[in-house]
Amino acid sequence: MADRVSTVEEHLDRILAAIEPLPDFPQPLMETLGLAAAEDVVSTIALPSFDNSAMDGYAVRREDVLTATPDSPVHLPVVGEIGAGQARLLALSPGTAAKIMTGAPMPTGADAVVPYEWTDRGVAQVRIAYPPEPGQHVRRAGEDVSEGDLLIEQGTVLGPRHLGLLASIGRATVRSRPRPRVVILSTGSELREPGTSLGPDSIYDGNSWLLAASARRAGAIAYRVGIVPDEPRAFMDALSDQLVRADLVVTSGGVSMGDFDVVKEALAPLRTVWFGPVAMQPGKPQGFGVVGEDETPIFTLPGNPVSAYISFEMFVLPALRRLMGKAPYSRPTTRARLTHPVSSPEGRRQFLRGQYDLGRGGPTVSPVGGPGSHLVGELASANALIVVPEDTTGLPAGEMVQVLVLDEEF
Ligand SMILES: Nc1nc2c(c(=O)[nH]1)N[C@H]1C(S)=C(S)[C@@H](COP(=O)(O)OP(=O)(O)OC[C@H]3O[C@@H](n4cnc5c(N)ncnc54)[C@H](O)[C@@H]3O)O[C@H]1N2
Ligand code: MOO
Repeated sequence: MADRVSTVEEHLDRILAAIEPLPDFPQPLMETLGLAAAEDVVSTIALPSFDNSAMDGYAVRREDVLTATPDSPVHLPVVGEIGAGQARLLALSPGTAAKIMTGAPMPTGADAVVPYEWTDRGVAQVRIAYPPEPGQHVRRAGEDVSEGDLLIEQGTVLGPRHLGLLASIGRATVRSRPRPRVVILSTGSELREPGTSLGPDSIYDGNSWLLAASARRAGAIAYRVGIVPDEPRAFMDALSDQLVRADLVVTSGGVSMGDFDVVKEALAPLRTVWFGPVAMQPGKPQGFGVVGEDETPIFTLPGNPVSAYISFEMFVLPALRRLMGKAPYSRPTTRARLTHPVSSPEGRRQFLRGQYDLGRGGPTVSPVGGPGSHLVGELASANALIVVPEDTTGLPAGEMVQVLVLDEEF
């Protein structure tokens, strides 16, 4: 009897319902690059934390130099020198100046900095040719960040600028969820490792590389286990060996109707993994469930390479993002004008490979190659997927279509 067909959304809901974000903990800053903050970060200090100079020059009381002109400069005795990182805080008496370097604390009493360029750079005495504006070249405490400011909201994906800010407010760690550890197994007795020789009936295992790279690109730690033959026992052995280091398992191949569909054969008896068709093309045969004592989520993707890739994009990527606390889970879609007509099977959402171009007259997308789920050459030259709805069997050139732009960070 034929299995009931799930829609793409039903299958995605099934997956997201079974996956919880990984527990968060404080992680060293550099580890969190690309991860989502799992806390609201509130500053415990002000930035700058003290009034300091924005220029190399002289700290002065402005009223002492108001009359300065190039023809009638003001002369002030230089009572000290303050470098950045020098704790010795001076108090500036009226009628004096102190040399000050960029970033050095302003002496009390001083209210402006005269840059070297307006002076003779005098050591014992300085000649000042122009009067500064009030507060000139003084960086005020708290003008950038105040104590108590909410700087980074929970869920923000941390990039270099966030890490710089966190370090600047003295944070050595930030709470975030760990990178999910993803184990990738390719099944198929026809598969060979790249770099080895090929028999007349064998092919290279492209999928474990495609999937491991996709997982890593999504921020996960990918363990590419590689090839497992079409023997349920060998598959189960490999799987149980790997579960100890897996937050999630992805397999490819062995899930359709063949006589050697190892993944289905091995996992169906457990009754913890759902197998069935999803109304999409490529990617119709799918499986998802949990395995092992820890109920580790497992995705059993179809073996055709384009099917495996599109299944990763549609189902595994959202699951990884949920584990990592990143929203939205699914890649956002955009719209573009179709440059050539396309056709599509009825009743299945089709994902055609395309070349997306921002274009001067608005975004366009051109279909790349055919719909065959074995066409890896054309997959590699695509940068987008054209989404053709289930009830649509053809679209003319010029139509606005839904597009998933691949590789973009979101
Ligand atoms: N009678 C039916 N046959 C098939 C159906 C169906 O509904 N009825 N569905 C077809 C569809 S759609 C797909 S997709 C595939 C999925 O099959 P499997 O998941 O069982 O995958 P395999 O049979 O193991 O392999 C399919 C294809 O992909 C190649 N392959 C597998 N693994 C890799 C790898 N790691 N790297 C590169 N290429 C790989 C494999 O050699 C096959 O050519 O089933 C259809 N059949
Ligand atoms: O659905 Mo299969 O994934 O067309 O090739």
